[in-house]
Amino acid sequence: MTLPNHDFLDYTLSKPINDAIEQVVFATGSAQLLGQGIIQLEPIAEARHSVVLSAGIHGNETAPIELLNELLKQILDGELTLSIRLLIILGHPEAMRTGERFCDVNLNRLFCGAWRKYSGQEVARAQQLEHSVAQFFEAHQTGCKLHYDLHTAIRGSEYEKFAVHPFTHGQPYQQQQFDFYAAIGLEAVLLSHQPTTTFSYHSYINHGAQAATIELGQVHPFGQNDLLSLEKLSKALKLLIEQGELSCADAKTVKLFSVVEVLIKDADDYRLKIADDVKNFTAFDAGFELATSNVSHYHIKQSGDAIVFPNVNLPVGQRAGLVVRQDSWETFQTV
Ligand SMILES: O=C(O)CCC(=O)N[C@@H](CCC(=O)O)C(=O)O
Ligand SMILES: [Zn+2]
Repeated sequence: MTLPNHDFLDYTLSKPINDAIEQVVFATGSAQLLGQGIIQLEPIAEARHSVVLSAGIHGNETAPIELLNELLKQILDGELTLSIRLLIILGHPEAMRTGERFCDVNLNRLFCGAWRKYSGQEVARAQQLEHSVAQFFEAHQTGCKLHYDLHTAIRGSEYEKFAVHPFTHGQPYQQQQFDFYAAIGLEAVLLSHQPTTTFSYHSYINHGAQAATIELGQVHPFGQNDLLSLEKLSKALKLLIEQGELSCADAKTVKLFSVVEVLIKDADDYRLKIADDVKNFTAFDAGFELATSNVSHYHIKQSGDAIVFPNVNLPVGQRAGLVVRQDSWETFQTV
């Protein structure tokens, strides 16, 4: 594979058909193109962990795409030593080209086999990503399986950087993961309260990976991101790539929230009674009617409950937002 300037993003965007399986050898390992925007790196040294880093599952969420492209370039240039197995995924090249969140259907609702219930160009992509992740984790031998799916949000946010932690079905939370959230500069973490069909939950439930969706600020077009604001994440990923170490800081500096309600758009006239510029984590008083349609009304149950990811510009049946409630670290148990 020739990868001019080791610029995988440019290669992916400029070559719509680039599914040939070819190999690139670099100082500390080799890289194999598995499909458009999907590249697997194997170190020469014994691998410390198997790590999936994905971005651009929504095509317009460009900051983490640029970050992963830069890290990959540094590995291929020999500036970073590879000590882990690494699968880098630029999730939705076609939507990245058009600068859209998605083309036909939201790719991040199609995992865990949910693509079977949909049609559109994302269906094949979800299958391909599931297949790539499966073959990657099935060959895992030592250390941890990790998957960080990197996003940026449509709206501004009271807490700009935050994680959505997958529902664990009662399995213990790993302290290491929450310490990592603090180290990469996250200000909040949301604990999901039920299964979803997102990419990170897919890796958690089907491959036993420690996984999370990581939100890294607001969406901007390519070239307009302030990558300096991702410095802590960049540093932590370099440490993971080079030493196989998960950075840690005091998890208690991160605000802890639980999801108390998933708002579903249940009719065409479903609306949220908030302004378009209301930020993620805006809190409401008990009794406030947050959502209404001809078939339902949702009132805030407890003062302080807040909205995250409000969005009604989607088909009936899909998630129109999360209602979250702040939790205390005192009662939170990890191993
Ligand atoms: O800003 C928004 O409304 C959406 C940002 C985004 O794409 N978030 C992810 C979160 C996935 C998860 O819940 O783990 C999504 O909606 O797919
Ligand atoms: Zn996203």
